[in-house]
Amino acid sequence: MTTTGTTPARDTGRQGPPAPPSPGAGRRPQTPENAARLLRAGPLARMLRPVRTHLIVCAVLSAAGAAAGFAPYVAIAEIARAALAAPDATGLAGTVWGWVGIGAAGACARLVLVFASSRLGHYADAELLHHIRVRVIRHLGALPLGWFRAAGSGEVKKALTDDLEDMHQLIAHALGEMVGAATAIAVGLGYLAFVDWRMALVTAGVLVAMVICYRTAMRSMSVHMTRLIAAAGRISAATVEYADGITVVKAFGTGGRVLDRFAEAVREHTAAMRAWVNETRYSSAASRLLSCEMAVLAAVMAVGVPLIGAGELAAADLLPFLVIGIGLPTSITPAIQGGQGLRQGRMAASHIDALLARRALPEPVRPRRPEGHRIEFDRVSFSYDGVTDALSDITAVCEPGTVTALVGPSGAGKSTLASLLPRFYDVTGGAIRIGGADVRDIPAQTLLSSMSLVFQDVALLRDTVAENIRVGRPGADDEDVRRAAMAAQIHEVIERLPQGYETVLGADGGGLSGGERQRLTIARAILSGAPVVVLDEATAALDPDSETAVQQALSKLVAGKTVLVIAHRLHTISGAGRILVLDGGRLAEAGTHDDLIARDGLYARMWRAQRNGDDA
Ligand SMILES: Nc1ncnc2c1ncn2[C@@H]1O[C@H](COP(=O)(O)OP(=O)(O)OP(=O)(O)O)[C@@H](O)[C@H]1O
Repeated sequence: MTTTGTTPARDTGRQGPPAPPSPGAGRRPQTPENAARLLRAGPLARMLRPVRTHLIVCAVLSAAGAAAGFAPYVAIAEIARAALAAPDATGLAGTVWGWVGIGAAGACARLVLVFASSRLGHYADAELLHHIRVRVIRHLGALPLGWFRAAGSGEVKKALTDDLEDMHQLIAHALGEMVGAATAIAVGLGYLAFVDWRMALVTAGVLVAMVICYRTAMRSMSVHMTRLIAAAGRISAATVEYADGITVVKAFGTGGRVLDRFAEAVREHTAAMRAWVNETRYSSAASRLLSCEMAVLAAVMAVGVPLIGAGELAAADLLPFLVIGIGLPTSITPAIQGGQGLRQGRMAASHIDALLARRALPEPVRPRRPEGHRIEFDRVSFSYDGVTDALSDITAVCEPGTVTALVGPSGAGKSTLASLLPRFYDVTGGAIRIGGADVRDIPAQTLLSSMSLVFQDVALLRDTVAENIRVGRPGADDEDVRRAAMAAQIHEVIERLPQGYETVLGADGGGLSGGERQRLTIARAILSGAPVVVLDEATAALDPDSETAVQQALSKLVAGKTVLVIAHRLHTISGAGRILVLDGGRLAEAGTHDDLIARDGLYARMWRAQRNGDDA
């Protein structure tokens, strides 16, 4: 008997509480790491506020549906009680038909109410998820770009897919299921108590014992799940390692080590599963036993029959416990499932809440427009963690129409300094000015549209080649797109693609090589025509042919602009108007190539080291 508003999508058809789940089967597991991050009731209520009325009505309908679902069973029990209690059948017909009517009406009402509750739950779900999606997307638009570079794509994917799926379970299913199941148990026990409170206590005792056994079985779930997930992770890592390195494995016969790791992970997984099963075998078996009809039947008969024998209970009064009481354990399953859905939903809500609470980039109170494109770094300091400075006291100027190169050993702070210009992060000391205006006073849109950023990790959209270039200046016509592609030395490559400029690229750039993808982004930057250009290691990973093509494309891009370029290979920037040498987050030297060679400091040492390396 299912007396709750359990919807078909979530009704697993299981009798009794679920057995310990296996990793990867169904929902994401509860682990100690995420257990602490359940959103508290207050913030959760605030998040659900846009659909609060819907959810209340949904819960009321679900409760009413669950209560109405009892009517047929109560009717059967009452008809049987009346038949057993009546000395003859005279006058019984009226009672029977009355209860038949009540039972039928209850069954119909249950169908309608549960259906309405489910529809309303899904409607509220669609409304709220739309609302949350819009909020998250708007908020993402205001977050500093540095956040996306550090942890962004994983976080965004989790918030907009996994977390929303869990929120869906919470809103559309878990709340209704829990309310329905709780009502079913309360109404069922209430009716049984009305018939005979002592027998109702016996029935309730079986339910309580079942819940205790279930909780005992689940108590160590988080510990075992963590162990199982770790082992499953090692299995999949070893599998991927084997598949990815199959060439090396075959060529050098090193499959033994990889296969050993795989076998060890499988052994650990089996051991973890065995430990869990062993530890919970009694409590799990007991909860399963208590959740079946036979448990209530046995308890009811064991207490009821002696009471009847002693004349303390009418035989007819035992019937409701046999008809309704034995079905109550199965009502606990949706309550448990609903509880799991609720926890999962609260975790997801907590993650979304944390994302929405991330500090957005403050927009200027009194916005300023840059006058010209002279870049000034004025005693700039920056720290990622608020403790250690990645940059300290950097003062430098980049004049319009010149190229300024940033060089220095790995970790010196070159990328960090470049990323402060488009406000991927805000300085923690000093100021950066473009055209006399502090970048923090320039509206984000104006700031970003005033610069072209070309990074080593090329980002292409899943769109046509033409649209990928047009990102630089939305609305540019096809001719402008072509001209930009020609200037970036990529036009001929595009023409050779199956559908030319209309070829759709994947996020990985489809069939384009690294250098070709880079030239595509340079075409994008050329099309944008932005007066400030920031190049980060733009040619570092290219072969000589590609590098020559990219360098030619870059020379078109940077002509007449204020250019800040990061380079490891010093020969690519030896002609730069000014070279800033960073070391340990400080400006160690500055000048032209000749100045710095004459100075015989860090730059000169790096130059000689690279020349010797090239000659070797
Ligand atoms: N997102 C980040 N969070 C915390 N610390 C960071 C982050 N990015 C860089 N750092 C640290 O800041 C310092 C400067 O790093 P940065 O990447 O700017 O150096 P770099 O000169 O560009 O190095 P490379 O030439 O190797 O790219 C380093 O100590 C680095 O570990």
